[in-house]
Amino acid sequence: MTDVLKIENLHVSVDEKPILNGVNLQLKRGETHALMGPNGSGKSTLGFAIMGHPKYEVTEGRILLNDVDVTEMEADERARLGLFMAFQRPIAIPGVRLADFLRHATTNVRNPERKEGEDLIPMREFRKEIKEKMSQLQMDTEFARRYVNDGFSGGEMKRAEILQLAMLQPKFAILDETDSGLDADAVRLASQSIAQIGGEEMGLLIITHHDKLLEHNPPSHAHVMLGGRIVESGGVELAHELHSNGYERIRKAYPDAAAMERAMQDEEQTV
Ligand SMILES: Nc1ncnc2c1ncn2[C@@H]1O[C@H](COP(=O)(O)OP(=O)(O)OP(=O)(O)O)[C@@H](O)[C@H]1O
Repeated sequence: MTDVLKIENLHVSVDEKPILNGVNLQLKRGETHALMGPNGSGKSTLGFAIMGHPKYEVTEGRILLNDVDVTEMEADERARLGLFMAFQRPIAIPGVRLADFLRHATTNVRNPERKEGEDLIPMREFRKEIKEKMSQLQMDTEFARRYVNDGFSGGEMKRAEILQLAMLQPKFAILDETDSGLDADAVRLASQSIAQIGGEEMGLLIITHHDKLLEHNPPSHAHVMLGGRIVESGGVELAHELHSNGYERIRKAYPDAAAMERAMQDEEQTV
């Protein structure tokens, strides 16, 4: 059976301020979906809500992974079930080496029943695997000895995330602006690497303002978010249209969502 991630009528608030107003989305493993929309439309919020970030409160609707309701689950439980998100601004964990972090995370995902303190994946097995993955991604193995995101350049942070994606092999991955702050070569490399490790194996939800990331990961579906809801969905041609022409057509076609966008912006300015 194909794995399915289903978002049903999702309403999400942050500090009691409504951000998402009824999002519906269905993503199957093996599909690539592009999520687009103007700044502040709620794309990252959807990602955080799917991952169970405690600041993002679901006030209505459900998130289902293979018909299991995960809406109330803790973030680490969701990760163990196969959900992954690469953050726009990942946090640094000084003193924890990337390799150790990945060994813990990989063990937890492969053995969802594992309790804290129980055995990790044997070191030799893990080393062999991470070496293979790093060579596949053209990464220097020394990189895994560095502390997680501590002093990483923008490009290195993204490389670390991609390595994490390769090791964890989640069922579904949300990639939030994996291209932000990267130079053209780095975007190409990131894009190729994601295609290499994602491929048929994962369901990808790619949040991006740029065309490049989609070049090697052509979306089977594209969605536009405006004022906290997905107002239009289509195929790859929709993604190209929005990249070329922006969102004016969308604002005209969905005046209610455009009004909501303006209201959210006004509220932002008065805070
Ligand atoms: N943690 C938070 N605290 C306060 N407000 C938030 C938080 N997260 C999101 N918001 C607000 O929710 C709205 C949607 O933000 P979000 O980051 O989801 O948009 P986005 O579509 O991802 O934008 P961008 O394209 O600029 O990344 C914005 O008004 C933002 O200020």
